[in-house]
Amino acid sequence: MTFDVKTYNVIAQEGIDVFPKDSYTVNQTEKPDALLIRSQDMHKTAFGTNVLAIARAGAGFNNIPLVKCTDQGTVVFNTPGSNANAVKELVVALLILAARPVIPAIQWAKKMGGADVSLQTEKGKNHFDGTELQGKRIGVIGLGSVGSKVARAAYDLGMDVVGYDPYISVEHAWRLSNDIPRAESLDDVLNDSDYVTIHIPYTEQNRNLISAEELAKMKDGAVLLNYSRGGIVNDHDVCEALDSGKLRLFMTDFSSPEVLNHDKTVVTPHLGGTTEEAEVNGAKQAARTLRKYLETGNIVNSVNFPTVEMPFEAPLRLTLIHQNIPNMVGRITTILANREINIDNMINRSRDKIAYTVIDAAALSEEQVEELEKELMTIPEVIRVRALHNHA
Ligand SMILES: NC(=O)c1ccc[n+]([C@@H]2O[C@H](COP(=O)([O-])OP(=O)(O)OC[C@H]3O[C@@H](n4cnc5c(N)ncnc54)[C@H](O)[C@@H]3O)[C@@H](O)[C@H]2O)c1
Ligand SMILES: O=C(O)[C@H](O)COP(=O)(O)O
Repeated sequence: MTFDVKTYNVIAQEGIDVFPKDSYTVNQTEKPDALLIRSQDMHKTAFGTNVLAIARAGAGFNNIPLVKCTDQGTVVFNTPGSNANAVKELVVALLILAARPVIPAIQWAKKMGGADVSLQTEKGKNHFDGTELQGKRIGVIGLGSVGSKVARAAYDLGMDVVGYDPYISVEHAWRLSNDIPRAESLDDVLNDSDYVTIHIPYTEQNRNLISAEELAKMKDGAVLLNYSRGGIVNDHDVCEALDSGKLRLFMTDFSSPEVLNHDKTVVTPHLGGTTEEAEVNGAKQAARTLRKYLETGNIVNSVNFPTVEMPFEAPLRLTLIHQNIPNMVGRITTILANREINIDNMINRSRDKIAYTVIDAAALSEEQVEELEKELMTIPEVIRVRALHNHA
């Protein structure tokens, strides 16, 4: 069996190399089995039911129409944590730039001329007085892969850190250092912090999470950082808070005309995950996840399907994507029983409205598999059936 993968955006070659050349082609067809993407806007990019899976090399997946994907049986993956260190390091750099006027000082020093440049710089340096991060309070909103690392780094810089994440996963909660106190409410983070940094996904609930009302609760002269997504912070309200002096500075990875034109903003061009290391991590992780799903039907790190991992030991595996309603397993296994197919192993998992059933069985002829697939597809609530052959 061969698979065709199509890529969008800059995908590190190390990720492409994960696909064996004898069983995969990359960017050779307009009807691919899978897509490997970064920030490509899939809401505006046509793709059909031929796409079995989409892997997003990176964290945020708001660029992918999840409802459409789930309804048509396209499994969507991301690569949790692959670029978290890259974002953390950039946020640390920005915190230092917010505390000390390093860039204007460098630009000023560059303009010096003559034999006494050293004397000139010594005389003028007091115009570039900064402050220290040590002892200042920072609120970290979202304590997942990125936020937990930012919180730890800020703690190591001597900052007084408070984290807020009412939905934290058990895995992230375990990983979070005991040194990072957790706030009970968003207000507790906003009220007293000198710096507030946001590391949450863009969702309908998180849209405009930080607007005029929340900005009003912040400490006068605070610095706000948004390295999550545009739209989580209301840019217009932020500009008004900058105008009034409520906020001293807004640092963001997401441009909008209003924010770009304001002189109290620092705008980076969506650079958080753009390091060689993060790009390689993400591309490799995404490609491995796709291979696992395409070759074994196993699902890990999906953002719209349940996790399903069953060792693929039998000669034949059937995977079925279907609606999550009663008696689906009964109807599926009845079809197999009527054909006298013995089930070696089986798993059924659901997530919201969707369910996934994996059935391992003894070998069947190509014709038998084809007929079986057709009959399983006659169950109206079955969305997709795949038959996988074990080559191990
Ligand atoms: N600038 C960049 O290049 C860049 C890079 C990586 C991630 N990101 C963005 O950052 C987001 C977070 O990345 P991650 O890898 O840490 O994801 P993650 O899923 O590991 O963590 C997100 C955390 O946010 C929490 N959360 C959700 N809504 C919240 C809310 N209203 N208040 C407080 N906490 C909330 C979740 O419980 C979760 O723990 C991504 O979704 C992506 O949009 C941006
Ligand atoms: O969500 C992410 O992982 C980041 O925003 C990185 O996006 P990029 O892969 O387009 O740089």
